[in-house]
Amino acid sequence: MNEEKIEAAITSLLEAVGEDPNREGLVETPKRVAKAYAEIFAGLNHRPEEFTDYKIFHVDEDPEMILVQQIPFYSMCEHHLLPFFGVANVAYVPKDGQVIGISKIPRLVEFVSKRPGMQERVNTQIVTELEDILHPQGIAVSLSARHMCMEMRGINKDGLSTYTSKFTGVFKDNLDLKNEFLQQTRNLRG
Ligand SMILES: Nc1nc2c(ncn2[C@@H]2O[C@H](COP(=O)(O)OP(=O)(O)OP(=O)(O)O)[C@@H](O)[C@H]2O)c(=O)[nH]1
Ligand SMILES: [Zn+2]
Repeated sequence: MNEEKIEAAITSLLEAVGEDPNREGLVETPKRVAKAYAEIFAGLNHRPEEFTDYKIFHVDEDPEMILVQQIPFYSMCEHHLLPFFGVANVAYVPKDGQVIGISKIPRLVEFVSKRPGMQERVNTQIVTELEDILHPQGIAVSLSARHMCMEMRGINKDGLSTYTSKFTGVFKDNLDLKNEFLQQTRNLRG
């Protein structure tokens, strides 16, 4: 990420909106914003191998479903560069007892959400990345999020919650399994 370029852009932005970038409170702002954007868009700087190289473990128990619930995420909508944020529920059914370390699931959510995007794409990319890493029997991912572009501007509706979901493999074919996922995450949805 080119932090110098971000700083110059923020200085121009402040001038363009009618602010004085040299006034005391704003002198350090371009630097701060550049640092903040480096974090907010950190997913753009990750090497894809970091995620496809996740260690795969083998368990004899062959569990039916592994579900990590209510993973908080923060992203920026690519249309307005305003935050959307909420929680993700990520489940998979392993094939041949093959699992990944559970901490890698929130890491994956973070990797996918920390770039300019859309909620639907964050949802789909969690599914496709997990598919590439693990080739499980099925994946279920749901996200509930608030979009600041609908709350602090535009339609100006406070507290709207947008829900998206995607199911693959056994979660599509086996309604009991899909219902177990939905029931388990129901009370947690925003
Ligand atoms: N499907 C989807 N739409 C999004 C997401 N984030 C923002 N949007 C929408 O993207 C659309 C962009 O529409 P435009 O008409 O080009 O932009 P706009 O004039 O600022 O739209 P308004 O927000 O309706 O004022 C808006 O309807 C946003 O609500 C997202 O994650 N998913
Ligand atoms: Zn938006």
